[in-house]
Amino acid sequence: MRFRGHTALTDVSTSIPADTITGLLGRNGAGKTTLMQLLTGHRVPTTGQVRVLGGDPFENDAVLSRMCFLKEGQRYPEYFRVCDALAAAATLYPAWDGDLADQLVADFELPRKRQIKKLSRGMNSAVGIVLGLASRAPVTLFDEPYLGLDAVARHLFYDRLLADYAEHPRTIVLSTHLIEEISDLLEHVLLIDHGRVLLDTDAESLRASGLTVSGPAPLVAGFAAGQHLLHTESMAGRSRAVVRATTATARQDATDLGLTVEPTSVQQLVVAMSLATTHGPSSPDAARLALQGVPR
Ligand SMILES: Nc1ncnc2c1ncn2[C@@H]1O[C@H](COP(=O)(O)OP(=O)(O)OP(=O)(O)O)[C@@H](O)[C@H]1O
Repeated sequence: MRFRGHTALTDVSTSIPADTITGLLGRNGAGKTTLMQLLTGHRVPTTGQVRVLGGDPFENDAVLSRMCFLKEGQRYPEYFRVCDALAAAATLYPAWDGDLADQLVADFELPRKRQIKKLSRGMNSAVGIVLGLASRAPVTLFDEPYLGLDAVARHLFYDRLLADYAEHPRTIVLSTHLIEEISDLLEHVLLIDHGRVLLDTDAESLRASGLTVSGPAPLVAGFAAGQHLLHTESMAGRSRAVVRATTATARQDATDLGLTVEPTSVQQLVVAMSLATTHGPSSPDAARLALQGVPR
């Protein structure tokens, strides 16, 4: 996808697995919104193809009627009250569940009769979340759905999303910067960096593959040489390295070498990977940020 002189996405060759919750991650300007716009037929790729539910989504009612896309800062007609948005959504989405919508409106304490333009920022986001979940669309995309949403409301969203998804599995794509909060929800992770796919994997193996090892520098270097090294820092003959394990026995191998092994969160891996592509695995920024939160 090119915009005049700027290439927003390139060589993005991926499939989003059906009936999973996929996290679309990446730094500001990485290309997440652009990818969602392509998936939902809001843009046409400059080159390449997009297929959703078996068809090209662009101006394709058969596909678009089975999709719901909630954008960051979603806009509604000027005069719309919360109840008007709910009524419109009920006619728009074939699988709309009015009972679920009512329950969510109560959960988020949304005033039905108030105009949406008069809602607070967080309440506005909550309206989008209600529409996205109650649409029960086979493919639902949330682009940073929580602008202004407080921590309680965000956790309410995660809770209701998981509960409803368990009963009605569907394909959900969620772009977010709050990786730590949602990492347990995710089944698949697509990390975009500077318009390219940096990581496209199931979340379970990603969670299992993150390791931070420390010990004598030569031993750490020897171990890391056989892994995907994301970051390393050394001081006084000792090193710590953040790696993505490339073998099933990596954790045991590191322990057998006498190295200290600590778990590494999805967020730490994503930060380390994103920074390593820009600055290399030994940059001070990658060091500081990748190791944030790792106990010493
Ligand atoms: N209409 C446009 N014209 C020119 N450039 C654009 C246009 N839309 C997006 N871009 C550029 O494409 C790149 C990707 O933007 P995009 O909005 O997809 O990023 P993002 O990953 O969603 O970022 P963020 O996390 O900050 O929302 C950015 O460099 C952006 O400036």
